Amino acid sequence: MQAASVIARRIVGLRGCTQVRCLTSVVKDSGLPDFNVVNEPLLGYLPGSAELQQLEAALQKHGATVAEVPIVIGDEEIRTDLVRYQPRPHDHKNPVAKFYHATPEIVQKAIDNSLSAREAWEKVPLSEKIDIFHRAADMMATKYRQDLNATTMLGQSKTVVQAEIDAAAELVDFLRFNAFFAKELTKYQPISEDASVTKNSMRLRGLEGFVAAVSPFNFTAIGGNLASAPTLMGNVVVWKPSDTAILSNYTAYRILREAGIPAGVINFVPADGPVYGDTVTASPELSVVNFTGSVPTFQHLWKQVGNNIARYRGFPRLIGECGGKNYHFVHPTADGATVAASTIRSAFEFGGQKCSACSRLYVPRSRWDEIRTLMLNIHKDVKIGDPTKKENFFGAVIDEKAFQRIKSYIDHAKNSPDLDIIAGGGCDDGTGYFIEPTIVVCKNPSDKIMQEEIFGPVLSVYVYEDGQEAATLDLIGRCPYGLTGAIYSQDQAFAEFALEKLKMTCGNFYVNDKSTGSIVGQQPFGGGRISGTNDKAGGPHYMLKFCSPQAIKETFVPLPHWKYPYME
Ligand SMILES: NC(=O)c1ccc[n+]([C@@H]2O[C@H](COP(=O)([O-])OP(=O)(O)OC[C@H]3O[C@@H](n4cnc5c(N)ncnc54)[C@H](O)[C@@H]3O)[C@@H](O)[C@H]2O)c1
Ligand SMILES: N[C@@H](CCC=O)C(=O)O
Repeated sequence: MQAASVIARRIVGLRGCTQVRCLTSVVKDSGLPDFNVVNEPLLGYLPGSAELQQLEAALQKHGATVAEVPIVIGDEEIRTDLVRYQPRPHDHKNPVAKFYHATPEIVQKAIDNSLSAREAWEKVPLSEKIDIFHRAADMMATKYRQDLNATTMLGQSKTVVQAEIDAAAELVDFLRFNAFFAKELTKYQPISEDASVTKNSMRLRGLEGFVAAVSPFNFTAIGGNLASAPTLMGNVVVWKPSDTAILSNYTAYRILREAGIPAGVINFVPADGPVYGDTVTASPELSVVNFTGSVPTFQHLWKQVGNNIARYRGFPRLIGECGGKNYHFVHPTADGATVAASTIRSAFEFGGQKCSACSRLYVPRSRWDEIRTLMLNIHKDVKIGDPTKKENFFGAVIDEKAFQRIKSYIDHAKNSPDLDIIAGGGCDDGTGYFIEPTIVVCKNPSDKIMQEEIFGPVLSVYVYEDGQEAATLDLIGRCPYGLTGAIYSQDQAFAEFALEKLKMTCGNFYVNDKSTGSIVGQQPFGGGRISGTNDKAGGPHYMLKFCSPQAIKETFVPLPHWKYPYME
């Protein structure tokens, strides 16, 4: 046995090295404690509850002033002449924040500053980084929970339940689960067949360069996650938040800093999109584009990286989670009440401004009268208005541009003989950007209203003929998006058939449940096709995107012979 292993070692080319005895203790992140993780519980905000009182106080505090939000590079706060305001979407003459756009020079300064912080941060043991993440999560779950909720409600027009699942629970979950998954990743070590002869190990290094994190308006948690997750693996980040989520994102940023993220590791850089995008993609030090937002913006960034590919130090990684055209498919055996209630929730919560919102519903003719009646009964009770008032189901859409875009689809429905608006259709931007929850029945399932992302409170319905279930699943699959989808069926065999047939149509598939509401660690999130690179934020593989593993082989036995045994 021993002779065979000696021969094998000589064949693979073992070189002697007796001076160094096992680097593993250096490579291994010593002192990394084991721990488990659970989701942050959602609070109820029932009348008289402590959390409701705290929320009301926070709403009053953040609603009483126009917050002033600087650009932050290292420890320096910067204010430029490019003054901008973040309006309340539901009261657009009343801003919640004043902020400043960075110039290209300032974006470059943020890149340079981050790079100067990189080496020291990369060397900080993972155990200490995890401590910072746990501290930040605990602060967000307690002391600052209502600041995150209130700034999200006022600035992004979310109701309390929508703010709570996003700015409080999901953000806390991202921090805790990323820490957990990072720790789990270090547990894998490669095989060492005989560790007294050869010891193999793997270490997870941060990437050289900087990460450009670009976040959307619709989830405070996504901004916090895009900016923080890469730092856990030793990266430095230049974060461009969305103009329409400045205040909540700045609140999250301040908490991360207070918890211990050092100056320069995340620089907070509000900027005009193209100014920021042109500058970061022109930098030879770009290591990752960590993007969530619309398809056209991500395609644009991808093209810029492609055009600049020869100038980079390495190959920048491109992570993009983009839009969706998410479906609910109803089988003739479905539970009608569940279909109606969950479709209304999925399509209209937060005004349909979730990437996962249901925007196309397929119903068999035999069930349409019933489901239509159930949905219209709910619809008449759905109120919209100031999201801080508990009677309102959703607030305003985010800004003037979104209002005009969504309205153009409703105008299209009003003008098309193939489309029939059966509920809603009203749009009013007098005080806030309000759009009624709108339900459109489509004779033509290929109409643009059933194919394009609208990102607003518009639900399109196609009534298919009974017996045409399989053909309708094919129809669903012809959409260019692939984010989320749901089927409603009490027929198990059909559910299994649909699961296969719809396999490539979405990254998050639901059975008898709505297409929204993924939870970190439970339904890792992301889609394929033009919906994105499907890196599954909130899942176990996400952190791998932000590290460059190094495999180390150490050998403890000398190689005195250069000839292979068969040559002798
Ligand atoms: N798949 C997901 O996980 C997910 C989650 C949330 C939102 N989304 C999608 O995000 C979109 C809504 O968000 P949005 O309206 O903020 O998207 P958006 O594409 O308009 O903006 C996203 C971010 O990109 C920035 N940006 C714009 N042009 C840029 C450029 N040239 N270079 C660099 N950055 C630029 C914006 O300022 C913003 O910060 C929807 O399409 C929605 O489906 C997807
Ligand atoms: N996690 C969210 C999707 C975020 C997109 O906007 C959901 O599943 O509802």
